[in-house]
Amino acid sequence: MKRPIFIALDFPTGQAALAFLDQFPSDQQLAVKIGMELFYAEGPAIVKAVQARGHAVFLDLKLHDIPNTVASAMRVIGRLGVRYTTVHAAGGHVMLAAAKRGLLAGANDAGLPAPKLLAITQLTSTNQTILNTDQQIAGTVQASVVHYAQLAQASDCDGVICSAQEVAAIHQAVGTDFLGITPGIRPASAAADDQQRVMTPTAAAKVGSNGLVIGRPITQASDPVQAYQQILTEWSAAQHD
Ligand SMILES: O=c1ccn([C@@H]2O[C@H](COP(=O)(O)O)[C@@H](O)[C@H]2O)c(=O)[nH]1
Repeated sequence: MKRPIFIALDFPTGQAALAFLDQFPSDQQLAVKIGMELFYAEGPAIVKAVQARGHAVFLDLKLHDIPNTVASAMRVIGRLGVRYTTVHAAGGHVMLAAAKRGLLAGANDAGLPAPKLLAITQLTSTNQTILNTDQQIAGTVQASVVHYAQLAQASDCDGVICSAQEVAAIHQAVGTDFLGITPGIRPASAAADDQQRVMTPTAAAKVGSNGLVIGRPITQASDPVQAYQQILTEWSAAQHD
């Protein structure tokens, strides 16, 4: 999947998520992100239902626990046939390495390719004040994100989740093969909602984002298919390779 746009299926039920997908042409294969809300409501069945329609799944559960627990949970995720999944970089090297080990073991159990493991750096809803006061981390958001990217790379992750605002610095620090997948994407006319570090699809393409995650600007649009197609057109037109 070269530079996918993941639609965040942040819906309360499987029925709502599948009704949303039904609006797209039946032969259009999408990349979608299933997060906590939908997965907690429906479990692995919703992953299977979405895959059965031909869509690629990014399972975004942002694991953060002791290494043994994370490894065991990742082993279960590794059996689901998802393409990407997430863990919090703040859990540290031992936990990240355990996540990777568990994921590989699960994929091996099922005879499937291993999902790409992405480490959450600083959530795109985090700003400078939250970093320095609530989290008591000194320095800039960018420095913290780059640090987590270096940690994630040293722990054998495939990439990070970050704001597009930090992608260029990450690629400079750890190389362009390391994925920077970016939520907090907003077309120029869209509301930021609770996102703090945002960028447009065009700007994200120009700084080298390896993939976009977009929810509400598509899922809550009056015409979601048209909203998605517009973003896809904008994103594709701005690519330089
Ligand atoms: O740092 C992060 C990590 C994950 N997300 C997730 O992406 C989508 C964004 O949805 P929007 O409606 O486009 O804001 C959502 O599922 C988040 O859980 C993120 O936003 N930031």
